[in-house]
Amino acid sequence: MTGAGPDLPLATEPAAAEPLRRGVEFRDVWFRYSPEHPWALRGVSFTVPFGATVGLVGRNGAGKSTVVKLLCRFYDPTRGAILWDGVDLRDLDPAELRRRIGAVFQDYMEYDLTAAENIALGDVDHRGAPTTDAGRIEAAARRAGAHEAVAALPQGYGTMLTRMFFGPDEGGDAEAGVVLSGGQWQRLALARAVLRDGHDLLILDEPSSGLDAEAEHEIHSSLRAHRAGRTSLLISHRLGSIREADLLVVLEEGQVAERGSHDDLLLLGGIYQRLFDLQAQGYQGAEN
Ligand SMILES: Nc1ncnc2c1ncn2[C@@H]1O[C@H](COP(=O)(O)OP(=O)(O)OP(=O)(O)O)[C@@H](O)[C@H]1O
Repeated sequence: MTGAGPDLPLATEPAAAEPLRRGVEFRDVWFRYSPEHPWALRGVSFTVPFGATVGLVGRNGAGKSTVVKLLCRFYDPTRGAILWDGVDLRDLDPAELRRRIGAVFQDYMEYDLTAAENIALGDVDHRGAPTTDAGRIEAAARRAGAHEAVAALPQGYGTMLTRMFFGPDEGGDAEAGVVLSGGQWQRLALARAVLRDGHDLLILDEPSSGLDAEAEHEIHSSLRAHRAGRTSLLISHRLGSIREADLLVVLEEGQVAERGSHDDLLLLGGIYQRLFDLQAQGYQGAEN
């Protein structure tokens, strides 16, 4: 992951971020973006055990992305602590912590770089220089299900990507850059996370739109293969795609409202069950 967070107080003698062995724990975490803002997280506690996949679920604004931002240490908890194998994240070097994390963020892309460079950002050396190993970049793209989308661009992996939108008469000019669809961006972002092979924790914060059902299915299948045996935290608005997580944590207004497996939560008959039923009806409606 690139992109430093806001200035955070650094430990005077930060501990080394060791490879994850036991898990990451949120312990009674309270957080607000500033003293003027309401609490975005209110006493959140849960653990992502080593080797397990945890899915975060909840309505818009429930606090899911905030959990991810704190985990990557873009912010520190206002109260409570986040522990990496028992060590407070505040005692670790943030750059080292982030090297242990492979994250795919909502709308997180670098523009005005080529497709290959965008993927290469997943693997930067200690000076921050991205890898130039084309073979590894392509292998990561294949594993993320992104290779075909990239190969189909006007100049393949060398295609410049831009956020500019062209008017209907101007067309897309391959020299000036190509605008990708939401689904294509997401495949690239996933390839970037896959490239960081040594990461200890995979975080996927999925946008609520941009993927059609087929693309979503493909991405989740490649991801499932990739994350086998890895520790993962997944956020998806489509409950069907994260139902197989070992543990689902349901956030509601900044608090953990429910937790358990998909089957447990359906039996519980609470928020998760209502959200799941609503989405199931939506899909049926779309098919009819
Ligand atoms: N940078 C910010 N500054 C101030 N408030 C913020 C900021 N980012 C999020 N919030 C607020 O924090 C709360 C939690 O937002 P968050 O983005 O974590 O929810 P979410 O569950 O990820 O939502 P969504 O499903 O819409 O992505 C919301 O009330 C939101 O308005």
